[in-house]
Amino acid sequence: MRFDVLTLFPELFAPLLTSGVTRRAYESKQVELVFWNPRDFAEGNYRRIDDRPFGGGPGMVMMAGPLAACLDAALAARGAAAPVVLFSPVGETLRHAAVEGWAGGEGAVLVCGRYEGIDQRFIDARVTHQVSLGDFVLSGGEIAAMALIDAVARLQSGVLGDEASHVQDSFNPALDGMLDCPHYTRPEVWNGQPVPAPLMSGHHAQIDRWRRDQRLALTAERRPELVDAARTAGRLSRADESALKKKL
Ligand SMILES: C[S@@+](CC[C@H](N)C(=O)[O-])C[C@H]1O[C@@H](n2cnc3c(N)ncnc32)[C@H](O)[C@@H]1O
Repeated sequence: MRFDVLTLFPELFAPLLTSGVTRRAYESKQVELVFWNPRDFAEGNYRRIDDRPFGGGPGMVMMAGPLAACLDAALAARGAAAPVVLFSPVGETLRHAAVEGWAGGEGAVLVCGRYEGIDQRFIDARVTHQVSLGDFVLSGGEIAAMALIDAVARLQSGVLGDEASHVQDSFNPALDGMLDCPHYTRPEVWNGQPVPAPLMSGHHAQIDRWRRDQRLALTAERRPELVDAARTAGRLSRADESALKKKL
């Protein structure tokens, strides 16, 4: 899959290409990244990409023209139509289901805003999806784009060292969308706290049940709506329900 990233700061993405899981996805070409700088498509000696907002007010607004020319070049290079994603607080908050959708697709053009935002006429004419990272304001869309690329990269086959590991992560439908259980490693006692006994039992069924119960209890406490969704979808067994009753 290929992501074309429109950004005034392509250098911010360097660590993604050189470190960890995203590096593996990039080097194996499972996730191809191509960067486009709207400034390269701006006119005049100053290559201006922003201007003052009509109506007054603080800050600057990214101009539609350079962004549209930049997007045209990115789409022409892809040779096919693609979703155009703008990162914005206006968008739908990014969740696992959407990440799975992007992970199974051909990629997209990702547009990173800066300053006060982007001229609305560009958004209306060219953007197909708006994605938010959450109810807070970033200085630019780059961190949101990196979050999407990272989350998509780790779902690609073979990118994680252990193929099955993402299936055990929080929100994965394979574990009914629950939060992950707590994890422990050596030493067996740290700071006076032992590792929970079931994990030391060597009995796989007991370990699996303990982990499932922990997931259920944690999710019921922190994200009860996820437990409700699993129940509505008929994903909770009798053992699950009795574990939930005991913990609540
Ligand atoms: C300083 S912000 C603009 C904020 C805008 N004036 C507002 O109040 O919603 C600059 C850019 O950062 C990106 N951005 C900011 N917060 C974001 C969020 N929560 N999720 C995704 N992108 C965000 C957007 O691309 C935005 O155009």
